[in-house]
Amino acid sequence: MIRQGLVDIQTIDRTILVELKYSTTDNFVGKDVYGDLTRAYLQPMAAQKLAKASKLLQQKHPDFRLLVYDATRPRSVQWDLWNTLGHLPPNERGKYVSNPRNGSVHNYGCAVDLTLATQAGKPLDMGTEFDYFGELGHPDKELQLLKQGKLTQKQVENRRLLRSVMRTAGFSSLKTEWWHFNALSRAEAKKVYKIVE
Ligand SMILES: C[C@@H](N)C(=O)N[C@H](C)C(=O)O
Ligand SMILES: [Zn+2]
Repeated sequence: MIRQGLVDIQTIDRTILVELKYSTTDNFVGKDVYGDLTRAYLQPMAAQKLAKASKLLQQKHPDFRLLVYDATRPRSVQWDLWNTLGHLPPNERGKYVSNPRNGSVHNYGCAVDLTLATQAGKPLDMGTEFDYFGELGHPDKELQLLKQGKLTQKQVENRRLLRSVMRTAGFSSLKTEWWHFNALSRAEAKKVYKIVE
């Protein structure tokens, strides 16, 4: 990773918490698919944006922290994730895991999966776990889910706070995953960076 110019985000901002879910068995694959990869790397531009989001968060809520679940993800692992959702219809599968043939923004080191947590590392309630692949995890369905009583006001507020600091710092969000943010679009990332294979 370092040879490709990526940086360990905790060397840029030591207050950012990291728990790489794919480096544990607590993920939707049910296996550690990261092996030796135990730290969160990003392109320097994306790491700077993340540090900005972390600062904005702590200005608003000194006791809260960003808790990173995933950052740069090699394309070889993208295949593991893609193959695990092989039972889903193609359009559903592509909503939740990018097709490795095209590459995910994570494979370029320009995307991050994260939540908000207390200083002690306890995640705030976002209404679903990380990698919940269904409508309850969709930001574009939040108002409807709130009206239906499927999400609480607090859960929606926590998601909004996460989106607010990430967007102000220069990230864009997805309609289908509250935890995923892009520092660049895939087309932009492809012009500038090489995929981490
Ligand atoms: C698998 C999930 N954590 C994720 O990052 N999905 C996006 C869409 C991706 O694979 O690029
Ligand atoms: Zn993601």
